[in-house]
Amino acid sequence: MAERQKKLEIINIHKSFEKGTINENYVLKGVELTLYEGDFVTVIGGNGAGKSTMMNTIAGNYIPDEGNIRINHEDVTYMPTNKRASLIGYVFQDTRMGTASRLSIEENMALANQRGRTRGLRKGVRDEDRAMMKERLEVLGLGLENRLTTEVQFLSGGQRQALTLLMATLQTPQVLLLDEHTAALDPSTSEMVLSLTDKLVREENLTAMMITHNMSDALKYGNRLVMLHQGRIILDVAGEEKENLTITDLMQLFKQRSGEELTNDAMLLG
Ligand SMILES: Nc1ncnc2c1ncn2[C@@H]1O[C@H](COP(=O)(O)OP(=O)(O)OP(=O)(O)O)[C@@H](O)[C@H]1O
Repeated sequence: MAERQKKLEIINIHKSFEKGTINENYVLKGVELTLYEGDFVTVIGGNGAGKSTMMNTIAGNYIPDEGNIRINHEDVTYMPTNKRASLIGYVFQDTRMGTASRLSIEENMALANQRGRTRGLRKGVRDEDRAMMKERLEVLGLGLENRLTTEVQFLSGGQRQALTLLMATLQTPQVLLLDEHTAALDPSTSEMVLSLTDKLVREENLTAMMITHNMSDALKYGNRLVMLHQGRIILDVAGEEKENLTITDLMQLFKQRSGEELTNDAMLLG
């Protein structure tokens, strides 16, 4: 079997905030993680473990104090966020973050289609793009393909997040980052967006990382699960080993590896 391509390498990342001050907060303490093409990794860990900081460092919003980030073999540690945007799809918890409210569905999609291009951005939509947009929107099964000129502000949170997800994957990203992207949705809408995520990741063979507080979602989705605790990865399981895990196993593993109990308010047990 051909060797799987490395898509994302997080190499010995250290990150502190307010370094050298009385408020110094040493958050990431040598994080090491390699994602291979097609990996769908769920990331769990208690509040303040450093999950979002890790993701923001991958995206270039934070520069690490030490260590390197490689995407598709390219060192991007010091590459500006806007340059990295062509490599990364990012979906946030806040359903308003990934789309422009006052622009229509088709205008938003046209912008997403030009992602990573810093020159000559147009919000205008070409006829030939509309057919592609309709086709992609149909996959969502939400009827958005018939509402191309509707302003995004009139969509529900779930519709908007589904659109954001589609936009983040329109120009196939090297890495898709999902930071609790369904946490603000009601349970059934969350499930819809998660199964859509799963479908897109599989069909496009995307490499994805998804932070979640919901342990059953962390077990249900993806081929790999990572547990972060106090800025370090304390568990990394994949394949069959992950498939066979239960929530009870996860809680026991957390206790074993961290020496602490996993509290209900830090994690949703599902
Ligand atoms: N921009 C920042 N400036 C200062 N401190 C920060 C900043 N961003 C994060 N932190 C601190 O870093 C620590 C880790 O935060 P982070 O958001 O990465 O954790 P998390 O694992 O995603 O937690 P949660 O599950 O609660 O979202 C926290 O103590 C947080 O206060």
